[in-house]
Amino acid sequence: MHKLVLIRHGESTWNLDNRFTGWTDVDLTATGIEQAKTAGRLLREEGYEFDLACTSVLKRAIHTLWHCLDAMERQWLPVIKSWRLNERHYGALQGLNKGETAKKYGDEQVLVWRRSYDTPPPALDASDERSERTDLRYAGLADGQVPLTECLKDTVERVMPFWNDTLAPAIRSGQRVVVSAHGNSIRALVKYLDDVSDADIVGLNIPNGIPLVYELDADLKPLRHFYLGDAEAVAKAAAAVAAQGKA
Ligand SMILES: O=C(O)[C@@H](CO)OP(=O)(O)O
Repeated sequence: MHKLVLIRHGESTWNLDNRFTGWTDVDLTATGIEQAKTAGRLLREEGYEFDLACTSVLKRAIHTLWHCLDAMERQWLPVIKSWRLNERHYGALQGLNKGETAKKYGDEQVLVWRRSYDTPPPALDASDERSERTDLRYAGLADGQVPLTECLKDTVERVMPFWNDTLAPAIRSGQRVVVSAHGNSIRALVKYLDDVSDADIVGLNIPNGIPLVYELDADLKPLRHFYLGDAEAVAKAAAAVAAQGKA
C-alpha cells in the first residue's frame, strides 16, 4: 500500500481578507504559519516519513511546506516545485472580496464561479496589470499556458500531467510523497483519484493546513482517505471555507 499526503496551504493574507486569490502570490498569516507547523508536528507524531515533497510556485504553498518540514526536522527532503500545482486561476475575480462579490452577483453565481466543474469565472484581460503573463517564473511556459481564467476542469487538465509524469511514477517506485498545494488544485487531484462526479465536486471544500492522507493500492487506486486530527475541527474548517462565498 502507498500513502500520499496532500496539504492545502495555511491561512493566507487574502484568505483572511476573504479575497479571491488564484495565481496572486500572497503570503501566509501568522495563523497560517502556525497551521503549517501544527501539520508538521501532527505528521511527525503519527510517524509519517517522506522521500519527496512537491509544491506549487506560489509562496503560500512553498512556505507551508517549509514550516511543515521544519516541524518534522525534514528540511533536507528534495522538493519539486511546479506551476501545475498552482491554485486555480480566478480570472477577473482575483483581488475582489468574496462576500462583496456575492452581494453584487448573488450567492448562487459565486458558488458556480467557486465550485462548479466547468464554468470559469470571467477572464482577465491579457493587458490587465493582474495578469501573470509577464511574470518571470512562467517565462518557460508556452503561449497560452498562463491562464486568464480557469474552471476546475481546466485545473484538472493542467494538474494531470504532473500526476502522470511526476507524482504517480514517484509513488509507484515506492517514494513517500507529500504535496503542499491549494484548495482547488487539491480538489482537482481528489476529483481524479476518487472519480468524483461533476455534480458532487461542487460540495467539496478543502480546509487550510490539515494533512489529507490517501492510501493507494498498487495501481494507485484509493483504498481510503482521511484527514489527520480532530474530525469535528476538520468538518468545521471545511464548512467555514464553503461559507466564504456567501453575502
Ligand atoms: O481564492 C482562492 O484562490 C481560493 C482559495 O483560497 O478560494 P476559493 O475557496 O473561493 O476557491
